[in-house]
Amino acid sequence: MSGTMIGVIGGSGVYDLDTLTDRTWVAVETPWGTPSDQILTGTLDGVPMAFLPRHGRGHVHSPSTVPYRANIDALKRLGVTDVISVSACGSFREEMAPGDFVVVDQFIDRTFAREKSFFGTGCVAHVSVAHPTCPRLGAACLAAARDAGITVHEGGTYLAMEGPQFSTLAESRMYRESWGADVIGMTNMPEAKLAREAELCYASVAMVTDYDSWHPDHGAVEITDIVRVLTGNADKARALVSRLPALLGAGRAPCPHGCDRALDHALLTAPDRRDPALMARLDAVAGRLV
Ligand SMILES: CSC[C@H]1O[C@H](OP(=O)(O)O)[C@H](O)[C@@H]1O
Ligand SMILES: Nc1ncnc2[nH]cnc12
Repeated sequence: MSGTMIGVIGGSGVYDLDTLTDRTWVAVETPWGTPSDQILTGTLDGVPMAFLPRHGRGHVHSPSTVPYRANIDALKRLGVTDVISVSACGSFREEMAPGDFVVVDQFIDRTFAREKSFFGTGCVAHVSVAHPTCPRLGAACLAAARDAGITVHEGGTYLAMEGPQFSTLAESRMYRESWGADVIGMTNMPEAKLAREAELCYASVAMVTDYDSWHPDHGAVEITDIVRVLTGNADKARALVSRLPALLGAGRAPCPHGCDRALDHALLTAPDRRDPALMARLDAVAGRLV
């Protein structure tokens, strides 16, 4: 059994994790560029932790310019085994109210202006994302949320839109009524796909801030409404995260769902046709295979 290292990607409103001990902000460079910010390392209940504010401290990056590949590579490079994404989201369900959390287990990827893979010409790989989140890690998030007294929903489909503008009313209704999405945000894709390519367990905790624009009693979402709910959600997110080390433990067996072996049969390019430059960039992400 090897060691667990928990990585937390903090979304809007979550720019620090003050519960960590031995806190150090470290600069990590990657072959995919510079991550959103320095990464806060430390420990919690004896488990090593890494925290990365997705938009950077001070909210510098828009959803389209978040360096998703650098972020995932940097976490992997630091030794992270399990990634918890905490993100603000709009809700398409009456019962998923502002202030509630949803442990998401499916995505609809509507993003189109982002780099979505570590692989490409010179090293082609196809991983499965049929089940894009890790059930073991999702279960731990659910237990941690319940223990923290948070109203949490088990499972849900997150529609990832490009943004940065919010949806039109027609889009909001279509995502909700025809496509069956439960929540909407702008950042969990390609993050979840990249985590799978990097063989990291990934779970997403979506924190509801609003009803997007479909709800007849709430009108169209405005950023001021979201910001009002963000602070309370961020406090709850920190309470959730602080319970995870005890639930996951310091030792780590192979993922029962195979997240840590996602690349086992995924690389199609023949070894003698692989591009050495790309293979060098894959040192962290696919280091055990290249
Ligand atoms: C603050 S409103 C829109 C913004 O918030 C969410 O960010 P994150 O997922 O990082 O919490 C949403 O996806 C948008 O980027
Ligand atoms: N309604 C919404 N649409 C997209 N991203 C969001 N983040 C928070 N609320 C959102």
